[in-house]
Amino acid sequence: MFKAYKESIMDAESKTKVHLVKQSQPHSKQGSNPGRSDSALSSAEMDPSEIAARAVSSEEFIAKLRDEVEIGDYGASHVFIILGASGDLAKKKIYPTLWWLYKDGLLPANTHFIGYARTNTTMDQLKEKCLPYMKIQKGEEKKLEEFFKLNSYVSGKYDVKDDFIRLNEAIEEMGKSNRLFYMALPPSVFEVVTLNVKNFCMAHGDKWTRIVVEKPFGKDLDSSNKLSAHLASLFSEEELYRIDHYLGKEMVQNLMVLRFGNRIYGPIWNRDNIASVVISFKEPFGTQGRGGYFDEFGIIRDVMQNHLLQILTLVAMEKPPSTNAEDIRNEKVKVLKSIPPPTMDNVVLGQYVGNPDGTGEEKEGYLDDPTVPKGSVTPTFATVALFVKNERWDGVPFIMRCGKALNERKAEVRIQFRDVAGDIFRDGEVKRNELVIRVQPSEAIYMKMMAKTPGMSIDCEESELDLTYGSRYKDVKMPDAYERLILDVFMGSQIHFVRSDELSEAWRIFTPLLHHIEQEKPRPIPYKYGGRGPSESDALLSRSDFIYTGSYRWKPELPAKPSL
Ligand SMILES: NC(=O)C1=CN([C@@H]2O[C@H](COP(=O)(O)OP(=O)(O)OC[C@H]3O[C@@H](n4cnc5c(N)ncnc54)[C@H](OP(=O)(O)O)[C@@H]3O)[C@@H](O)[C@H]2O)C=CC1
Ligand SMILES: O=C1O[C@H](COP(=O)(O)O)[C@@H](O)[C@H](O)[C@H]1O
Repeated sequence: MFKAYKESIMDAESKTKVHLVKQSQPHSKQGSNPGRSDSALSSAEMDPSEIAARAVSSEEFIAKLRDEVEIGDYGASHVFIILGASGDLAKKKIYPTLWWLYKDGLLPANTHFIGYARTNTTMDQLKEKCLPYMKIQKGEEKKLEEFFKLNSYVSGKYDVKDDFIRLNEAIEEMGKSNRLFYMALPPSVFEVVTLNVKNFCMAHGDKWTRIVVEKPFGKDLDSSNKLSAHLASLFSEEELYRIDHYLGKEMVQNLMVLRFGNRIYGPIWNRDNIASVVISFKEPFGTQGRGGYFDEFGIIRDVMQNHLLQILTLVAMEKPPSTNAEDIRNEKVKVLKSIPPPTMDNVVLGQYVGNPDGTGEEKEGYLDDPTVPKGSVTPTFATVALFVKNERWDGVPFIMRCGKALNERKAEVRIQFRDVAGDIFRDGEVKRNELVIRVQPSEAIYMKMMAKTPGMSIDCEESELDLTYGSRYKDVKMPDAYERLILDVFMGSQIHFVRSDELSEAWRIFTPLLHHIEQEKPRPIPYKYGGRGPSESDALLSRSDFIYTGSYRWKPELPAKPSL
């Protein structure tokens, strides 16, 4: 993936002429550093030890880039426009991310930020709302002031032409610039806003415009295709960046390296060796007063149709011819095309209820949230087994599980291998190998395997090969997913963004199930707040050739985790 990063930057160089230099570095003319220039990016010329050193962390890699590499057009300025600047996403994610990128010197020099929303507010008021999420450290006050000096705010309606003309004037005040529009907006205004951006706010001449779109991308296949057709009528696919923030997570990006950078996995990554794959997302809190919003979508649209399915495609896809964005996305689309919609016998739906023994919020069930419509049957938990009907995967269940108000925060992939053939050990002693990729919290990759019990014994026992990031990569700060993705937008790399045909395939898979839920209103199985979800989900897992023995101990001195 680091090669991909390099390629994306090279792509960016040829396509977009963004440059990465310290904000404080004075502008100089392109090519003023002939000894280094672009060749710093060529992997062919890179010393292997340097590549290894770069593999320590993408943050470090980017820091090196920032220090060593000068790309493209030194004069280009950029304006980042946050549409929906007064909202939750802007306050909690977008402004903080821009600040982190800014303070680390990762943004192109001469970047300005303009917030746009209906609220009649000031930049100072907006700043106050964002500060609690910006993780300001001691000594950064001056830099923070500098950052906010680059920010301004325009108040305007989403459907008023003159307001967008004013927004355009504000952008033009910053000089001739590349423009990045971040749509931190509810879907109800997507269409009108993008139309106004297209009509009144596009960059001119050699400057580019990029539009970053946040989910929900529609509610089903038809609405998503309609939105895609609308966006395609206004912008080219190269101008559109559909964010799935899971694609910005370290371990999700690592799947490509793990699979295609290791000789050992290639030959066993198939139906002959893999029994089942489980992709899980768990959150230990409920809707927290946002039930009104959640109820319209449900957990399948919220997490499964996008984040978990994206992970599935990265686990299942064939090796792309290169790490170029289009090559990767072509392979992802091929996998999606091979997946039929799930049948109801492969689906378990749940909804959390209050736990009378719990404390505080745990006592409240989903239906106790006053913003949730009475008697709602919207699932807050779902397990769905999908099948990839191709030569590699035919018959292997890919089970996706996700839920709110569960016992822990966790996102992980479990690849469970088939039983050893012709087992010579004591009956039941040998357990299946399992490769676990823990996305969060505390990134880790571990392979559960059998080993001889140390000492005189000739028994075998479950053990592991363990790559725990916290111990292997001490002191490495993992960048936030949004940091990586927003930087990618500046650099013009679409590797970690969803292409319109991927999106359409994802909706094709889930729309029949979603429509069935809406029309037939199957009652979700109640599960207790703070538990593991309905036991029917475990039953689906075991029907799907995922064997849970409960015998594995990571650190033998630790007691087994109680299964609620
Ligand atoms: N590097 C590291 O940090 C490492 C940490 N560990 C830790 O060791 C502990 C145990 O390892 P783990 O891989 O989870 O191994 P286990 O095989 O013990 O557990 C796997 C998971 O299975 C799920 N489970 C529980 N009951 C059932 C059931 N009846 N049917 C199906 N699934 C069930 C649970 O997750 P769920 O509730 O989500 O279903 C459980 O966490 C974990 O806490 C892990 O994080 C292990 C190795 C390395
Ligand atoms: O997209 C979403 O993701 C979050 C979980 O994101 P994470 O990075 O904290 O794992 C989830 O809470 C939210 O409901 C969903 O819309």
